[in-house]
Amino acid sequence: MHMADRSAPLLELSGAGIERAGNWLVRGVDLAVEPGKIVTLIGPNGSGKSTTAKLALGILRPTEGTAWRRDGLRVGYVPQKLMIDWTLPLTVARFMSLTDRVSDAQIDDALTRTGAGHLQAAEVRHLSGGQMQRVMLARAIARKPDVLVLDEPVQGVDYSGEIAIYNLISDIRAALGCGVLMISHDLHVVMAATDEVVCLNGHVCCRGAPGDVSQSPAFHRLFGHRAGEALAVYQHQHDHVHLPDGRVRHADGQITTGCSHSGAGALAHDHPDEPVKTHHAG
Ligand SMILES: Nc1ncnc2c1ncn2[C@@H]1O[C@H](COP(=O)(O)OP(=O)(O)OP(=O)(O)O)[C@@H](O)[C@H]1O
Repeated sequence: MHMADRSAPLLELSGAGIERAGNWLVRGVDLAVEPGKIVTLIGPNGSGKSTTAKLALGILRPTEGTAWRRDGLRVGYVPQKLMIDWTLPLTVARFMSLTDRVSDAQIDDALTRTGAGHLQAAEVRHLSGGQMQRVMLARAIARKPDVLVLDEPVQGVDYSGEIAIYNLISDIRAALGCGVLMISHDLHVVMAATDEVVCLNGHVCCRGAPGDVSQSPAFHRLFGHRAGEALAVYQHQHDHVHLPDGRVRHADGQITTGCSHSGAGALAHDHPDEPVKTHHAG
């Protein structure tokens, strides 16, 4: 990739909408994914997140507006559902090369990157939720994509596993320099791992940096007041830095021994090392 291309979008939707049988599934969607950036689509069930990702990928064609992709764009896609008969015996290594031609070295490298190197000979149907998501990620990055599209990358993963997967996505983005378009209805952890949030509800309800979206009345109307609390936790995690000696430096320069800024009344939260690392790596 040329240096001049570094910040040019990899893919872009402009005023994109899709109509089926007289209904608009989504409409008026603008978004761009640039190299090294993570854009996350959030929204309630049926709000058009998967449809928007499919428009961006070219799996669906917009009825109005445009969907543009850079010439020769290599895409790694982790769909929400895979049409595979999971009762059949299938090893992870074989699964990795089912639809794409990939070398053994590429399979090995991709699985190692996602922490699933030891699972090559394992049966796909015996994997845990977290292992499966790592294998799916490995499959998507095996051919070194320019852009990764991840539809619910933490399905079937418990809370601490989710943080690990989002950190992994952040690491992959840094290592490959790829752009990421991610779908999630998880308001908590995903916010720590994204540069831009696009909140859908059949149309773009609100958008911006996670902190800005948390202030948006449209966002609160859609998700209720608890959404703001979830995002407040996120914001709090990022208004301070953990110093090497264990102390914490806050946004105003004050240094304390813990995450709480001034003791009583400060927002309490679980130790945020994982999400903070994600953010600072970006
Ligand atoms: N091919 C299709 N034909 C008609 N309607 C569709 C089609 N695909 C999706 N829809 C409808 O479009 C709307 C948006 O669906 P979509 O899968 O994009 O939502 P989503 O935000 O990804 O939802 P979820 O969080 O449940 O995965 C839904 O009402 C869905 O029923």
